[in-house]
Amino acid sequence: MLQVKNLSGGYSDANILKNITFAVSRGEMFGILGPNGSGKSTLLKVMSRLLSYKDGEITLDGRPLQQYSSKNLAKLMAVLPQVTSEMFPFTVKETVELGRYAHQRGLFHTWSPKDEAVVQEVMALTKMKEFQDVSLQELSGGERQRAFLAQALAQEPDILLLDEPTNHLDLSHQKGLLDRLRRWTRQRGLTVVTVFHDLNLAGLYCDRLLLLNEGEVVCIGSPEEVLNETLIQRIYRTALENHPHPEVPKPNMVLIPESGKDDKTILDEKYLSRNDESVLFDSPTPLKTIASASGGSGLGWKEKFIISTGRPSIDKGEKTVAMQIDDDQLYTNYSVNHEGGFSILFVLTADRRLGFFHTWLFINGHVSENALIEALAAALEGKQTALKNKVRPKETDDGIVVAATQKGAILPSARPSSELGQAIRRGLLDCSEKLFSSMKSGLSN
Ligand SMILES: Nc1ncnc2c1ncn2[C@@H]1O[C@H](COP(=O)(O)OP(=O)(O)OP(=O)(O)O)[C@@H](O)[C@H]1O
Repeated sequence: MLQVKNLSGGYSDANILKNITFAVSRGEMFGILGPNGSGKSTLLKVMSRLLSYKDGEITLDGRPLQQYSSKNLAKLMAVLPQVTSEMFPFTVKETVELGRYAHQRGLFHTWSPKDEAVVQEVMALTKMKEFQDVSLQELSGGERQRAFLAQALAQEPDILLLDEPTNHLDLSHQKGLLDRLRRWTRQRGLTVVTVFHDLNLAGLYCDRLLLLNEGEVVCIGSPEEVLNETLIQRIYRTALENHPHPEVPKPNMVLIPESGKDDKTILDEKYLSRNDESVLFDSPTPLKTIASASGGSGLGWKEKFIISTGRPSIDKGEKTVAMQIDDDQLYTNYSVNHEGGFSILFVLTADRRLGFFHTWLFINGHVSENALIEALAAALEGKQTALKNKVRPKETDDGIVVAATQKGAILPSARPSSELGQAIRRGLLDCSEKLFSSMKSGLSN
């Protein structure tokens, strides 16, 4: 529908945009990303003919953009510019009505019942009806943004160009607007080209993304292709990680603050307290944790890890992982294993019949999401090996924790061949051996 070919130019002589080529299909939601000053708004202005260009070509439905009269172009294309805090002397309804200009007929631009109906509809859609007689000057930034969006929608365009449409909008209005735009692309064939600053919103809602840098196209593709951790780090020159969205298969870039990684806390036995009936590890810092337990299972940031005989009478808050041992006595053993650059605190706890064999691993290091899962697999495997020759009840209910400080050495993998994977298997075997001998002596006492 919209084709941009070898486009170069910008403001007067400045070559802001450099040889840009891409095409947008009908019904597509297409996002433009890039750091500040990379040329996103300039590109949108050129595409909406607010700005001329030096070289290249833009065609709409196969026809060069310059060949459209302003009125015909306005029937096909509407633009929501970056809304500034400038004051406008119109009411909301007057502002929205301006969007109908291209559709009005005759010398006197007669206002038709259809014009009125469309204006009412778009004001309702953008939840601006109640503000229709209010002056733009008296609106908040988000309300003003919605008034201009209503104006653009009143044009009933085939293609909508938006410059940071969610700027000024609160979360519910961001979601409302983007859900609606996407629905219209699907149901009405509306084409949306929109500039985004928020990479995650762009990834969630757009079919394809274009990443600009210094006026050049760096990458065009699906959100998964463009929101690539290494690429985004390089272009935005900042530390971030991709932690895919928990509910939908979309990338999710998170910023990594500088301060978090400087903390020198090392997890060791001083945070561990034990008696005959309970074991508590009270971490001085939240730990990235994967756990299978009677309380606090799953993936999350945890601080307290508890095992108790009988029902644990503890506050199973969101930050706690709780396990149980159905016996009046528990046996526990720990060891701290230092490896090159990282260390692991192992804590193993069992009852005398080995009906429960709870395994805790606290890693002083920064593990990737993959490594956390692999570490869990390594711990399970190490545990199976350690228990190979042991007689156990038929029904067992073992809990397991792998938790990491996310500080210090970067540990990208815990596969069997990796340093972390081997350290886990080895450490677990050693610690289990010591636990079993302490149990023997405990039983014989
Ligand atoms: N009116 C103007 N006259 C001359 N140069 C301009 C003008 N507006 C912007 N520029 C320059 O053009 C370049 C691209 O600006 P543009 O506004 O397109 O960037 P952007 O990617 O939209 O940035 P942002 O994320 O900050 O909104 C910048 O170097 C900017 O300084």
